[in-house]
Amino acid sequence: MSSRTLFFVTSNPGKLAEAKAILSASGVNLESKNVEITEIQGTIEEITRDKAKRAAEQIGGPVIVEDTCLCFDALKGLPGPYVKHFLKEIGTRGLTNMLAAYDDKTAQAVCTFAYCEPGSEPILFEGRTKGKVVRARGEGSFGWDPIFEYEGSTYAEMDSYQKNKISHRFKALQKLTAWLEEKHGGGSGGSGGSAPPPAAPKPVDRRNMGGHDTSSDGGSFFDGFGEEVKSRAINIAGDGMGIRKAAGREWQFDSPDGGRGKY
Ligand SMILES: O=c1[nH]c(=O)c2ncn([C@@H]3O[C@H](COP(=O)(O)OP(=O)(O)OP(=O)(O)O)[C@@H](O)[C@H]3O)c2[nH]1
Ligand SMILES: [Mg+2]
Repeated sequence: MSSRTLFFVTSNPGKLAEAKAILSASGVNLESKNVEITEIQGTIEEITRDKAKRAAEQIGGPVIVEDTCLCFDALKGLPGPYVKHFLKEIGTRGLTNMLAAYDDKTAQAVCTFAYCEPGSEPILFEGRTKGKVVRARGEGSFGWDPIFEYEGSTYAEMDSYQKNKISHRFKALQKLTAWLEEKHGGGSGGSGGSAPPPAAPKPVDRRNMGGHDTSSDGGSFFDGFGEEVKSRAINIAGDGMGIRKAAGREWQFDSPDGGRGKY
């Protein structure tokens, strides 16, 4: 692993794709492991800290993880870190309907990255984008992208370049890379060169999704996913980071905990 490589532990290929695109200009290279870490209940910070510690112990080295929340202001921040389960059970329509009784449709997308070394306390980096919840619009590659509107466009109506310039994930990664630069002169290893914070992420060529290996152990990122999904998968948009999409607007994957996810 080079001195500018970070090990990103996530079960979510969409997160990985965006993080790679955002960091592409910063000199930080992401390696990934398709592992779903047990997530506790608690605040965003508590969940992310615990996830980071478990991931660092499991991998046996420095890692980054992230936890993403969608917080409805009228519901005092709910569903927050539990949005994954709400999305799985009631979908984007159900999420929008949760606010039907309220005039206030404002919401915040929150991304919290954590950097953690085994045996050490994690360091958190939060990014927050304020928007509102609307009826689904756009061809989203993530579950709730079509219902999260920022300045007139839903995330799903933006191309990846636009989203990655203003997203919760971009803002969190800006803080992470600034910290890396200050602490280590870039990357995770403490010795290699400088890594400027991500400025303008590179546009992603969505016509040429490579699907190459993204894991550090020589397997495919999709090794943890079901054969049925893998065999139905076709290459889509992207930048050669191993993200695939089943025919049609949405695609599904089997997560290692036996659940199914949608993007
Ligand atoms: O429309 C979206 N636009 C985004 O930008 C985005 N980022 C995350 N998510 C979804 O929000 C939940 C977070 O749960 P989450 O943080 O626990 O993630 P996860 O369990 O999928 O991965 P990980 O915990 O292994 O990293 C999961 O359903 C993610 O798919 C997004 N949806
Ligand atoms: Mg998770």
